[in-house]
Amino acid sequence: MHPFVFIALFFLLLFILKLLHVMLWAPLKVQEHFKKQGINGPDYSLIKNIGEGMAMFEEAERSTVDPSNPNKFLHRVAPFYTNFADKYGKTFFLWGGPLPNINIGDPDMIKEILQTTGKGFFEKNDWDPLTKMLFAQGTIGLTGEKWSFHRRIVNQAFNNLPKIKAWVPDLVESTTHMLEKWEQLRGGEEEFEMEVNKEINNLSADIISKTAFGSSYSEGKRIFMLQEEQMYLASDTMRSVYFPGFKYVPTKKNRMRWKLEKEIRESVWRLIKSNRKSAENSRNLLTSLMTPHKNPDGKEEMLDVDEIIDECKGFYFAGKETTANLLTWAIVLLAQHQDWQHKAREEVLRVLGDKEPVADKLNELKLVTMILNETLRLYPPSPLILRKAAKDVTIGNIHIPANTRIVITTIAIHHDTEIWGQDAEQFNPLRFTESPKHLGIFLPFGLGPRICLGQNFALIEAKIILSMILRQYSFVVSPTYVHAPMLIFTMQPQHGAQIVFSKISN
Ligand code: HEM
Repeated sequence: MHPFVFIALFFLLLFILKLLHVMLWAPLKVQEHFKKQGINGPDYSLIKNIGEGMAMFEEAERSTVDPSNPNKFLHRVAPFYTNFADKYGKTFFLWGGPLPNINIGDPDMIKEILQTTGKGFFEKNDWDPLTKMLFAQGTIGLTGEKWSFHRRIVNQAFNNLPKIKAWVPDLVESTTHMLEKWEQLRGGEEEFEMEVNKEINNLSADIISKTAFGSSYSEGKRIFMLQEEQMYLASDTMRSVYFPGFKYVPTKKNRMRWKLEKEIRESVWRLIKSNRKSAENSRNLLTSLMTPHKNPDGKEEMLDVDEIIDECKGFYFAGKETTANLLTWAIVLLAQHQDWQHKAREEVLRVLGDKEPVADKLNELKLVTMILNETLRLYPPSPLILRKAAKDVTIGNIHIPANTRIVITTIAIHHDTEIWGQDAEQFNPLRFTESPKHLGIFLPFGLGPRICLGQNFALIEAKIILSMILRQYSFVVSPTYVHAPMLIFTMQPQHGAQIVFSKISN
C-alpha cells in the first residue's frame, strides 16, 4: 500500500473513532451515569431525539389552552418539561443532539447553581454560532474575565438609580405619544380594538432606543427592527441541533443572517460616530459605554468599538422584548380580571392623580408592583435559564459530569403547586404582599452574579406605562383573542393580544 493511502486511511479511522466517541459512546456513558443515580430521562438516540424534540415544539404550537384555566399553558411553552417531568420526575435528563442536558427541579439546587455561576463549577451555557450573532458577545453571553469587564461597564451605565430617574421624562414622553396615537385610532368612538403586543413592542423599542441612543433614536429603532428579524431566525436554530460548520453554509437563511449582521454592525458604528460629536447625548447609554471607567484596582478601562456594538445588540434583545412581554401579559391579565383592574386604577389615581408620573411616586404603587410580580410569575418573559457544568460537580446528591447543560425551567418552578399552593395557576397578586420565602422559587430576573442588569429600569418602565394606560382606558379582551402563549426566545402571544379599550371620561 502506498504510504499516503496508509496515512489517509489512518486519519479516516481516527476521525470515525472520534465521531463514534462523541455521538455514541460518550452520551451512552453519561446516560448510564445518571441512571445509576436514579435520574431518568428519554433514552439516547441521536436521530430519534432530534425528531421528537422538533415534533414536541410543533405540537405545542398547535395545542390549545383550556379557557376555564387560561394560565395552565406550560405544555405550550415548555413541552419537554410537561412530557418528561410527568414520566421521570422534576429532575430528569434530556438530549440536545449528543449533548446531555439535566433539568433541575429542586429550588435549593437552583439557588446554589445560580449563586455560584462563574465561580468555577457552573458557567453560562455556550451558544451555537448562529444564536451568538444575536447577543452572545455582550454581557449576556460572555464568561470569565471578559464578562467581568463588560458587566462592570454596563453596570455603572445601567444600574444607576439617578441615571434611571433622569430617563423617566423620556419614558413618559414616549408613552404619551403612543396614547395620542391610540386616541386618533379611537376617532371619537366610545371603544376601539387593538393588537396590544405590537403596540407595546413599538413603544418599548422607542424607549430603549431613546435611552440607548439619545437624539439618534430613530436610527437606533431601525437597528432593533433588524435585530427582531435576526431573533426569528435564531429561534429556529435554538429548537433544532447545530452541526459544526453550518454557519458557513450559504443557505437562504444563513445568507439573510449574514446580511442582517453586516447591516446592524454598520448602523451601530454610524451611531457611535455621530454620538461622539454630540454633547447633548451625555445622558444616553451609548455615551456611558463609550466613556472610560476606573476598575476596582483604580486603572482606567474602556470598551472598544466592536464590544460596544455587541452590547448595543444585546440591549435590543434583553431590554426591548422582555419588558414588552411583561406589559403585554399584564394588560391581558388585567383585561381578564376586572376586579384587579379596578383596584389598580384606583391606586394609580390616588397616587399619581392627573399629574405626570415622577420617579419618587412610583414606589407608592404597591398594588401595581404586586400585579407586575404576579405577571412575572405566571408569564416570565425568560421562561428558561441555562448553565453548564464547567467541570465534574456534585450538587445536592447528584453528580453532574463536565459539559452537561443545566436547564432551569423557571416557568415550571413558577407554576408548581407544591411550591405556590393548589391555586398556583390562578392570578392572585396578593401572594406578593410579602417577598417569596425562598430565593430559588421566583426567578424572573435570574439570581446571583448574572442577575439581570436592567431589572430596575424594566420595572420603572412597566409601572409608568401600565399606570398611564390604566388612567386613560378601561379594557377587556376582544372576542377575537385566542390565548396562546408560546416561546420565541421570550414568551409571546402566538396570535397577538387583541384588547378592546374604552375611554374613561374625566
Ligand atoms: C421584564 C424585563 C426583563 C426581564 C424579565 C429580564 C430577565 C433577565 C434574566 C432572567 C436574566 C438572567 C439570565 C441568566 O441568568 O442566564 C437577565 C440578564 C440580563 N439582562 Fe435582563 N430582563 C429584563 C429587562 C432587561 C433590560 C431592560 C435590560 C437592559 C437593557 C436588561 C439587560 C440584561 C443584561 C445585560 C443581562 C446579562 C447580565 C449578565 O449576564 O451579567 N434586561 N435578564
